[in-house]
Amino acid sequence: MALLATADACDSNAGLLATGELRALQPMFQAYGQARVFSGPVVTLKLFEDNVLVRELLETKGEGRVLVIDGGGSTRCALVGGNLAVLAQNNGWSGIVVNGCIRDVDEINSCDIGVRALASHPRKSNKKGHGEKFVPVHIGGAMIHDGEWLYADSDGILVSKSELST
Ligand SMILES: O=C([O-])CC(=O)C(=O)O
Repeated sequence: MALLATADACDSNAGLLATGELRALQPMFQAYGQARVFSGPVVTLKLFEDNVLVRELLETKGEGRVLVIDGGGSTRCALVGGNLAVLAQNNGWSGIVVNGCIRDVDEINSCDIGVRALASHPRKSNKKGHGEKFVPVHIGGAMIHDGEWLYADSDGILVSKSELST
């Protein structure tokens, strides 16, 4: 897949930015993982301090998609750790964006995926299985729908209603 620069995409798609078909997330994420540039169709999850559904989805074939987890911005536990990052890598996910925390930072940084999260936290999450799959989420000042496209690089994160051409 050709890599798309988010700054160039903003410059050449001003019309889409104006209509909201293209959105830039607020710059609140830390970057982890080997892939500092990643993109793909979005799969959404909405949950709170419970990562059972995260594992359930990462156990399926990623096929280059990006898992977007709205964890309600909690900074009280981690929703993704080293095991889940390895699972994501091995199942072909291109990245994970977490409105929440991750842990096992050194392990995640050695994985060949891109991960964005608010911060790291050493505690694990609950394991009750609460949450919703494939629902619209609101992260970083932007609505994100399942099936939209996400583009991340060193400058930030864009979400687009449809695939952007490079
Ligand atoms: O299982 C968890 O809660 C997250 C974790 O630590 C891992 O993925 O290694």
